[in-house]
Amino acid sequence: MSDEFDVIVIGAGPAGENVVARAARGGLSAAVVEEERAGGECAYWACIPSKALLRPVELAADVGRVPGLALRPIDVDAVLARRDEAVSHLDDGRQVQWIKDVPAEFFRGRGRLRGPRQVEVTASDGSTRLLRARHAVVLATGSRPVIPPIPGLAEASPWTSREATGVRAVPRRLAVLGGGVVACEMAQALHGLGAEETTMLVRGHALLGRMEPFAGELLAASLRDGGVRVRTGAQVTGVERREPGGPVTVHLAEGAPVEADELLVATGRRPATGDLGLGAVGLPDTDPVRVDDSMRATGVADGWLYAVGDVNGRNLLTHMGKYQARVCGDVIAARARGERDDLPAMRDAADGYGAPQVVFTDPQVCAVGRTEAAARAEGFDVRVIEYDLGAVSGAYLLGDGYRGRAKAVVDEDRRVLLGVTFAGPDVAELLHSATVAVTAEVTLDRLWHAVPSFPTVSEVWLRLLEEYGL
Ligand SMILES: Cc1cc2nc3c(=O)[nH]c(=O)nc-3n(C[C@H](O)[C@H](O)[C@H](O)COP(=O)(O)OP(=O)(O)OC[C@H]3O[C@@H](n4cnc5c(N)ncnc54)[C@H](O)[C@@H]3O)c2cc1C
Ligand SMILES: NC(=O)c1ccc[n+]([C@@H]2O[C@H](COP(=O)([O-])OP(=O)(O)OC[C@H]3O[C@@H](n4cnc5c(N)ncnc54)[C@H](O)[C@@H]3O)[C@@H](O)[C@H]2O)c1
Repeated sequence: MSDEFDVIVIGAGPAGENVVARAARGGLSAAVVEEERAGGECAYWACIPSKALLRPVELAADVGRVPGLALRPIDVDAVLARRDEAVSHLDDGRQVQWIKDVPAEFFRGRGRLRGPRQVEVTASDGSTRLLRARHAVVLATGSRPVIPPIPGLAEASPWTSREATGVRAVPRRLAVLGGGVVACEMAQALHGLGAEETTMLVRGHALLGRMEPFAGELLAASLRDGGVRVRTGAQVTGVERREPGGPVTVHLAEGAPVEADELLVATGRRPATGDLGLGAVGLPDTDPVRVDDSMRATGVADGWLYAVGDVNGRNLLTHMGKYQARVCGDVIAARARGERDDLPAMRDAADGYGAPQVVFTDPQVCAVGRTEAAARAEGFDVRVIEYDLGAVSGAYLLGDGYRGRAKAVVDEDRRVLLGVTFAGPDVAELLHSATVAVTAEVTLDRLWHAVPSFPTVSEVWLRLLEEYGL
């Protein structure tokens, strides 16, 4: 087997796999180095298992809103079995075969930069092999969960998203530290699957702090109505677990401590840059790997290093990592062939608009583009339009007591949308219409002629435009 390839990718998550596929499509030879499982965090411990656990909980909530349907208790064993199927029982054989079929060479082991265009692979038996790249090395190593330096926390063996998505026995009492996407999704999923006493400890005053405030408020109301305790303004001062497997006590600056069987820490993720050999090429190993819009790392002589997905810190989302990977693979192939490397699809524009994101809770929350606060901070001439989704016929028909809201942020100078947020049951599939409108900068006067079907939730588009005055 050769040790020299046109492109070497470190990390076979969704981002790394897509670089390899695009580079090979461009006629290049490629190798990918993966230390755990081909498919990455997303396939085994993140997007896929979390959504498999959330789906029955969400569906049960939907059923509960429609009179005449019987709601039986969720069969948790069946849900966990389906989750196990969804993650291929943690077997990456099919993903490895997919990489080989690309075609690309697959190396199992830890990749480290050893110098310009050089990657050392250390296998689990300690043996090493030096690979050389003719054109490019791409970092696609993802991210790792952050465990805050709270006294006693690390020693208490808290759960991260891996243990939560891989749950085998749902704890009766669950404490969740954080109020972001992982905390909200996993608190609701595990509560719905039997964590009777679920307590969210939220440092700030709102859930989903990066989104429009109304979205977090609607979600907090839904979680509380469902029996989850959401404690905002909670400052954790210490954590204790006296014996392994025993209960864990979370001490707070104010109020009684929280006792739980497990503590899930969901306080963000950090790009996986440690022990990657970044120092060997003059980059810090503490920060995300900064890239330009062609995904090329900045500050590296000769421009042979690229970074895609979570590791560059742009947007920690699978679809954005895959989008960046398509840009990256195409750019590398074009540069290797000495062809134009600046075609429109060869630059990352989408991260700049504000990435689309869906939070798969009940209610679902989804958003694209800028929030009102972000748009104002950037100096746009902003007008905001909002509408109660429950007043849309299509939403009302989905179930009794439908609660939801839509908000659009308009750039008054150009009469185009800067951002859109929806919160409500079954709104996820609405998001792409908003993504198209924001990305294509469709004027509101033009959007008026995109007639939504009756009676769908999409009629909210019509209502928003009427609120605007059309
Ligand atoms: C609980 C949870 C739920 C999520 N749900 C969603 C969702 O619904 N939708 C969404 O868009 N995003 C979601 N995300 C985010 C999503 O998982 C990440 O954005 C995505 O996995 C990033 O892809 P990646 O390829 O950059 O990195 P990863 O998927 O992390 O893959 C990186 C790979 O690199 C390997 N690696 C790392 N270092 C080395 C090395 N030195 N040598 C060899 N291999 C190495 C790792 O083993 C890993 O396989 C979720 C995240 C979490 C934690
Ligand atoms: N459906 C999805 O798209 C989805 C689902 C899960 C995760 N993700 C991605 O994964 C990434 C990680 O998610 P996450 O929820 O861990 O991060 P996050 O950044 O969304 O939320 C982190 C939360 O932890 C809190 N926090 C941070 N430090 C803290 C501390 N020291 N003490 C107490 N609270 C603290 C923050 O205030 C925030 O509420 C996100 O960027 C997200 O985009 C996406």
